[in-house]
Amino acid sequence: MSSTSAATVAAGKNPIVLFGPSGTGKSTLLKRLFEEHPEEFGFSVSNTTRKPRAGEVNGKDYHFLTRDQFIKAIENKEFIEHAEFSGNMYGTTIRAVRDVAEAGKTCILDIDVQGVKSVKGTDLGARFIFIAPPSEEELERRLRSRGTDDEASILKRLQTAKAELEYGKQPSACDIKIVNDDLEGAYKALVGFIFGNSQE
Ligand SMILES: Nc1ncnc2c1ncn2[C@@H]1O[C@H](COP(=O)(O)OP(=O)(O)OP(=O)(O)O)[C@@H](O)[C@H]1O
Repeated sequence: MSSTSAATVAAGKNPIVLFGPSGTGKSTLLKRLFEEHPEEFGFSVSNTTRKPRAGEVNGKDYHFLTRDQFIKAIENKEFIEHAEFSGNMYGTTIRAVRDVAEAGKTCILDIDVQGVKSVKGTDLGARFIFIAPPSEEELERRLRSRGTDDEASILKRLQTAKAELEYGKQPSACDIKIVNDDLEGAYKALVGFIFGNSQE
């Protein structure tokens, strides 16, 4: 919950955490939020051990770290979440989230349940929004119709979804649960929560 001190993030810029099973529509909702409020919100810059690609700028596209630096940061508990993909490490630091607030924007985090638990252990003062599907059947339909995942990936996402839905049922899991049934209604609920609670 967001009862922890927010003294270390800029006033009124407490991070917003969106979580919920893959395919519930988090990216769809966030895309619209960023389009309609481009100055208001930002994503944190991730850390990675992968080599920069041509044109990528350190500190803008990613914070590029050596493997040793990355491991040291893990040991120092600097990460909200981190994972390894294809031999490279990726992660989000508490520092990177604070940077967004200090740049005058509200940081939006789209993370999994492990990340949610981790943010709850910080003093970022985040607010948590659980995006739920109307049903597991509809979730499966959306994952299939999205056309971005193979069968194995879809099954894995559906399996993970069960645990995420269980977690989301706990009253302390989030500040608001939004069922993304009708997209328009879900978006209105999202904006209502974000601005309704923060413009005091
Ligand atoms: N309310 C809705 N009604 C019907 N389809 C929707 C709705 N919201 C999103 N979708 C569709 O469902 C699919 C999954 O949405 P999206 O990719 O935004 O999910 P996600 O939660 O961001 O998933 P991931 O965690 O894997 O990134 C997309 O094809 C999207 O167009």
